[in-house]
Amino acid sequence: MFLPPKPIYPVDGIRTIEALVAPHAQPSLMERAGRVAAEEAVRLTQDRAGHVLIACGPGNNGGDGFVMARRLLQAGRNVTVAFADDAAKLPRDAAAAFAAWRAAGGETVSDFPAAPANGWALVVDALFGIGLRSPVTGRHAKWIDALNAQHAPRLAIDIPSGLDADTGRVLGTVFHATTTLTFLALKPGLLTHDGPDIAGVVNVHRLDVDPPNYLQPMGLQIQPGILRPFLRQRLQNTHKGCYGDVGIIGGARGMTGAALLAGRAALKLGCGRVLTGLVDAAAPAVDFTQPELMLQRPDDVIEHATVLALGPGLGDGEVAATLLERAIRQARPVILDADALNIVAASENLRSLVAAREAPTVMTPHPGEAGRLLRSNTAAVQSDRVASTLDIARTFNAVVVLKGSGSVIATPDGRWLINSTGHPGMASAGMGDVLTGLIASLVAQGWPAESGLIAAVHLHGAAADRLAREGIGPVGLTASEVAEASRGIFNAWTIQATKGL
Ligand SMILES: NC(=O)C1=CN([C@@H]2O[C@H](COP(=O)(O)OP(=O)(O)OC[C@H]3O[C@@H](n4cnc5c(N)ncnc54)[C@H](OP(=O)(O)O)[C@@H]3O)[C@@H](O)[C@H]2O)[C@@H](O)CC1
Ligand SMILES: Nc1ncnc2c1ncn2[C@@H]1O[C@H](COP(=O)(O)OP(=O)(O)O)[C@@H](O)[C@H]1O
Ligand SMILES: [K+]
Repeated sequence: MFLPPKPIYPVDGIRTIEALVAPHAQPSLMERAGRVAAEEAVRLTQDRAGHVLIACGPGNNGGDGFVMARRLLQAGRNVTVAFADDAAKLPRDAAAAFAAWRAAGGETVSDFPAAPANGWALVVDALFGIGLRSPVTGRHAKWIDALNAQHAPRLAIDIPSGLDADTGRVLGTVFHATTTLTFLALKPGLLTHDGPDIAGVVNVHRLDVDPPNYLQPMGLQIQPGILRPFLRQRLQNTHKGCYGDVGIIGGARGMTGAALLAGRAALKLGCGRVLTGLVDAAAPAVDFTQPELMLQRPDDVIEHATVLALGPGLGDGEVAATLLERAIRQARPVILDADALNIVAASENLRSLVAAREAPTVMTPHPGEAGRLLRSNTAAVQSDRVASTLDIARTFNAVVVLKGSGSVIATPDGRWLINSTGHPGMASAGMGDVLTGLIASLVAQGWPAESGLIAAVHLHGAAADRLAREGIGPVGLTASEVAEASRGIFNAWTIQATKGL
């Protein structure tokens, strides 16, 4: 249950590990990669013992394909290898793999082959791996299109050709995998931006190497094990004053719901009290659906709460900016979301005040807000989500989550993590407000800001995943339901952690 976080390496990290391991690797890493790829092909074609098509490219990814083909042939499977690059220019290991394939009686075809009468049992993309440098064009692009058009399971070797391993950006034409077998460790591009849509099921094979023995993980994929040390059963002899007061500042006219959602989510995750300061002077004085929320004047909330979360429905008026400045000047943990981020982004004064804070700051931008914080734009942020999140974290001396598919968390000292939970049913109004409430609640209960952020992001997605499994979503999932389900999962985790499960 409490799996440890998984290491992630961008391409330069994988290359470093490879350079340390390869000189002593016997059998070679390519032999290992091709063997496990063949085993994966057998697993994927169990019930369809037909022809396997492997498209091989000009580098070592192609070499993996040749080894895989030889292994399958030796196991008695029908294999067609399509290869139209220059065999004389293959890198050394790939050239050896090509020669071994030929020596085993294998042949290659240089035109994209027509499918057998009963179709391919599996098509395999061994065109480009982590060595892809620029958008795929020309004949390689045509082959990728042709592979995608086959009615067969599609296996990508190491990474789908056309997917940028570092960023999850599509470079030109991309292979749409149903399964990706990636080697040594996860790469960020498989986990964020377009990666999860392109890569299908991602299986990691470490090739009998333990990458962290050679290089500290450069990033981590969040798994529940990372939270375990912080999950503690409550002592009997406690009272609500032990669990902190969350203050929510937001809810301008027409957006009261955003602040109430954040407040309710904070309550459901166990903080002692939630003080909600609604900016709209005409806002209701009580939340009749959740009367536990204390609706107070925003100034009073700033005065009394132990942790302040600003932004849900805050609006961009003068009153909002004044409240924000006052809150930022408090020596207490502050969570900045939504409109609070936009106001900070646009004000030189507030930018400096946030960066100079000594108490913890958490920022929760979606890509649009991140673009404003970085004075760039959404597309630039998305083109490298890890780098963008690190940039915001450094600039504002804050722990930051860049939300969206494969949420990225970064710290000012340059560490980063990618979340593994959540689904596109969460792309609905109010989800971000609930996340803000969850973070604030954990921080109010004494979680360090970084761990509280990591836990809340993971929990938020895990709750949505559980609901989707139960048929509540993905389509039509509401933010309130996610807040409710987060409570259940958090309690289950706490019980399991304290029982040592
Ligand atoms: N790391 C490991 O530990 C292990 C790595 N292994 C495997 O090696 C793979 C990495 O191999 P790799 O470095 O040879 O790169 P790869 O992806 O085959 O592509 C390079 C070739 O593509 C070409 N090329 C590039 N872009 C292009 C474009 N847009 N359009 C056209 N051509 C383009 C490029 O040409 P160049 O830029 O050199 O002119 C070069 O010829 C890795 O993903 C994994 O599968 C395993 O064997 C074992 C363990
Ligand atoms: N495709 C997706 N995959 C995973 N999580 C998603 C996806 N789309 C949205 N989410 C999550 O839903 C939440 C949406 O937040 P946000 O964009 O601030 O919405 P709002 O402002 O409407 O509350 C974030 O936590 C985000 O990570
Ligand atoms: K590939």
